[in-house]
Amino acid sequence: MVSTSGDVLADPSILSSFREELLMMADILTPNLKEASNLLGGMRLETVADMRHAAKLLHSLGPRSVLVKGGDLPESFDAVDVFFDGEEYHELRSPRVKTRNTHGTGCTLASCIAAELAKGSSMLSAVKVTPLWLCMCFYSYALAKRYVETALEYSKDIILGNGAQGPFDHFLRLKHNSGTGVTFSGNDLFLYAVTDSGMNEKWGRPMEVAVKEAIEGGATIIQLREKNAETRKFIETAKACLKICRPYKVPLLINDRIDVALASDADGVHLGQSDTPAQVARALLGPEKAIGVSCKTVEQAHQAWVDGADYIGCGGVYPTSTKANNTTVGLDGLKTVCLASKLPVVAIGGINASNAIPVLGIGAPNLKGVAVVSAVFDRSSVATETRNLHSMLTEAVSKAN
Ligand SMILES: Cc1ncc(COP(=O)(O)OP(=O)(O)O)c(N)n1
Ligand SMILES: Cc1ncsc1CCOP(=O)(O)O
Repeated sequence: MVSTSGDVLADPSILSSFREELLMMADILTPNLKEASNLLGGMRLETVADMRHAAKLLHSLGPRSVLVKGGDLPESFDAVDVFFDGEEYHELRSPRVKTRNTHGTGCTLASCIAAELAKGSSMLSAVKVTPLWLCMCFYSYALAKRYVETALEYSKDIILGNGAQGPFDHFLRLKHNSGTGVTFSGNDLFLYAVTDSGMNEKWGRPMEVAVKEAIEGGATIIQLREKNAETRKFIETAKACLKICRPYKVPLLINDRIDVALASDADGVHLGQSDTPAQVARALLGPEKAIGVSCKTVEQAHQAWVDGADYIGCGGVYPTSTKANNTTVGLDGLKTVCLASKLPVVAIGGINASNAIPVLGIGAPNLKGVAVVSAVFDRSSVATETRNLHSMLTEAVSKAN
C-alpha cells in the first residue's frame, strides 16, 4: 500500500476492501508502520508499544497473524518487528543496517514467508516456550527476516540510480558464502567421501591426510563422520580439514554435530532420522550452510524438503559393514525415494568401484552421485581408489548422456 519511501502504491479507496474482505482471508498481514497506520485510520505509531497495540487491533480485523514491521521507527531504535498471533506477542530485534538500498525489502520478506508456508512449514503456529522452540516456530519468518537482513547488509553499498532509495540485491545467495568461498550445490554430491577414523587408524593415516588424498583423487564433498571423537578434538579436526578443503572449494560437512559445525564454521551438517531435526538445524545454522538428511522413505524425503534440507542421503543401497544394523533399501528403494524427492539425492551403503554403475543407472535425474566410506578410506591408497571411482563414474555419466 505504502512503500518505505512513502510512495502510495494503492489508492486509499481500497482500504475498505482490505478491512472488509481481504484481511479475514489472510494467514498473515505484514504492514510497515505507514500501512498499519493507514489501516487503523491514521493511528500514530512511534514506539514499540504503539506497534504492539496496532498488531492487536489489526489482528481483530481478521488475519490469523500480524507482523508489524518497524523498519521506519526512528534510527535510535534497533530494527524491531512485532509479531502477534492473537495470543502472544514476539518482538524480533536485529541491528539496523544503515543503507539507502531498501527498495523491495517488504515484498521480499512477504515472499520468503509465503514460499516457506507453501513448503508446508508451520512456523507461525503456536509459540513454544524455550528459545530453540521459539526459533523453530518462527522458522519461516526467521529465515525470511534473516534473508532480508543478510541481503540488506550485502547490498548496503551498491550505488545505482538516482532515487531516494536504491535497490536491494536478491541474488546474494548465488554470490555470497559468508566469505568461505564455498557454496553447496547438488552437483557436489557426485563423489561424496565420508570419513571413518577407525579406518584411518588401521591404515596409519591422520584424518587430514585422508581428506587431502580423497580430494586430490576427485572427491567432490567430504563428510567428517566421527562417532567417538571428543568434542574439542572433533572441532580441531574439522578446522584442520577445512584448511585443506577450502582451497579446492570442496564443501566439508559434519556428521550429526551441529555444535561442531558451528564451532568450526564447516559448510554444513549431515543428519540422520534420530538426530536433531533438519528444521531446528536450519534455524541454528542459517540459510547458507548445507544440510543433508538420511532418508529411506518417501515420507522422510518429503519432510526433509519441508524442513529446509539441501539434499538427502539414501541407503543402504547395498549391505554394508561400516554402519551396524543398517537396513538395506536396494536399488528399487533408492529409485522410489529419488522419484519422490524434490531434493538432490546421494546414494550410500556398500557402494564401490565394482557396483557403482548400476546405482547411477537407476534412471532418476536427481540422483547426483554416490557416497562412500570403505571404498576409499579402507584402502591402502585413498587417492588411487578415489581417482579410480571418480573416473568410472565420470565415464558412466558421459556414456549415459
Ligand atoms: C551422505 C550420507 N548419507 C547417509 C548417512 C547416514 O547418516 P545417519 O543416518 O545419521 O547415520 P550415521 O552416519 O550418523 O551413522 C551419512 N552419514 N551420509
Ligand atoms: C553411514 C552410512 N549410512 C548408510 S550406509 C552407511 C555406511 C556406508 O559405508 P560404506 O560405503 O563403507 O558401505
